[in-house]
Amino acid sequence: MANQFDVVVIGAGPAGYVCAIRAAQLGLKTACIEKWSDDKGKALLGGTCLNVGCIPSKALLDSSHKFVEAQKDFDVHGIKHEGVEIDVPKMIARKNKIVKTLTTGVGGLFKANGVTLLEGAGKVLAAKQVELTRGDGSVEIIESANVVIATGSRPIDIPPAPVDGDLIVDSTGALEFQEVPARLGVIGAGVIGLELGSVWARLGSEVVVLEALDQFLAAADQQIAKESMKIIKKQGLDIRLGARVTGSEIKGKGKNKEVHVTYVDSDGKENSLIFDKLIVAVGRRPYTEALLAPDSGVNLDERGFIFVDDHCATDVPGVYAIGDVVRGPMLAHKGSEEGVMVAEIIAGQKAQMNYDLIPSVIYTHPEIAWVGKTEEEVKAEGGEYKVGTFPFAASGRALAANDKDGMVKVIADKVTDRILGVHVVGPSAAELVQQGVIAMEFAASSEDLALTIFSHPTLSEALHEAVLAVDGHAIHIANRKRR
Ligand SMILES: NC(=O)c1ccc[n+]([C@@H]2O[C@H](COP(=O)([O-])OP(=O)(O)OC[C@H]3O[C@@H](n4cnc5c(N)ncnc54)[C@H](O)[C@@H]3O)[C@@H](O)[C@H]2O)c1
Repeated sequence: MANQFDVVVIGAGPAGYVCAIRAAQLGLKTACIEKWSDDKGKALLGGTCLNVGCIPSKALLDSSHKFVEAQKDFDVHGIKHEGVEIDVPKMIARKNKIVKTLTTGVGGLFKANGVTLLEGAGKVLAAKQVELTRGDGSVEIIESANVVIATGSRPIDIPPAPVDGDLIVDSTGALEFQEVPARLGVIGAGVIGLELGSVWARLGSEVVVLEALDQFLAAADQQIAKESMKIIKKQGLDIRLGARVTGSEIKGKGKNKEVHVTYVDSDGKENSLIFDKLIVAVGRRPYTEALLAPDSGVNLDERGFIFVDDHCATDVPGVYAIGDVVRGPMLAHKGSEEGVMVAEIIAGQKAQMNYDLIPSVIYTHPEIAWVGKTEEEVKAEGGEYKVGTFPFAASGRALAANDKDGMVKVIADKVTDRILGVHVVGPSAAELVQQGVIAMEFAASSEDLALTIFSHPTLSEALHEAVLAVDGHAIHIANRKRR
């Protein structure tokens, strides 16, 4: 049978839909399969990110931040107000509207670019055939010259706290609370735990975050992690490190139901806490259930991710895998870039991506963001390096905005001066780190950025001052040591 498509993408999340659009732009006859559907059976596009991840969580983070500002910070500006209240169902409805706009938008982009949407579940068979099972149970075999797997990830369950979707929820359930839980427990002080813990803490929950590791944000630069911990704790989040959850039990009936959680602390002592809601945010796992036929030829690695090379090729020529289902950070922008790379490779181009420069962001307030190497990594590699830091407390723009917590840190090679890492906790950290990504993509030295003119007064000047501080030339802070 002749190929029906040049490219069939399985999964319409930020990796899959971007891949499909780019492939269609390149003139390839492209289909994208999606099995997620709404209550009317209509395909939901955009994957975890648009439906129950990045976008809805940011909507709630922004709403809850405005609430805190109105409640606590307006006074500083001399703005008088009374009785600020939060209407949680309205806040959730606004979030849902944003999600709908964006997910519908993906459908529009498919139409505009000529991507065929196939609604149903895709399964990879041998010889680049894909089995499509539609909602009504009918099955169709699709032939394609290339197959791209982009099925994403699922939250990890832990036996001591099984999600029941009511009192014990995962990240999806935590976006749907219809009232503010008085006592909220969060298992895991990772990205999701901190972001969702922040949302509900700002709205009035008493939040306790239980983290098994002794170190806070182990993947981040530890100077930035310590600074972040200080700021977040000051906001009222009770973060307990070295706290391993050992069990949970739901007690009571109806409105009086509560969840009793036990955990062992780093001294080996058993503790217990009672919550109205418990969010389990202990990581995500690749989603490969019912995806691969036994003779598909596609292999998994030892951690259950689809095994791919640097160009996202699986063990079967013409079959690729991208996004959360393969190695690397589970980040939408990493998946999207892999989608573009794979589409271009299929179209015959020599595409590649730079895995060393994938930025990370935690959207707390202030945000925590970084790119490149941490000081710990640079030190472990044994290279000589120099560091420049600048606190937002010395930034005129941050003071004017009443947003002065945090700092910028830049690490550069001592010999070549090339920037090795940019780390920020502070206002608009995500946007500031993006400047570091651009500079590092062009192999900039700290001097290159130091010689660049930054507008005054901007938050970006904190990055400028940090690169100046790398060589002891910062103007608006006393330099630690002239180098
Ligand atoms: N802003 C963003 O970019 C963003 C937002 C949300 C999610 N994500 C991605 O989604 C993925 C999942 O996020 P996440 O926050 O669930 O995972 P994570 O890996 O970031 O954090 C999970 C945390 O849970 C802890 N943990 C694990 N088991 C535990 C236990 N039994 N008791 C206590 N603590 C325990 C881990 O030590 C870890 O610190 C991540 O890869 C993340 O990058 C990214």
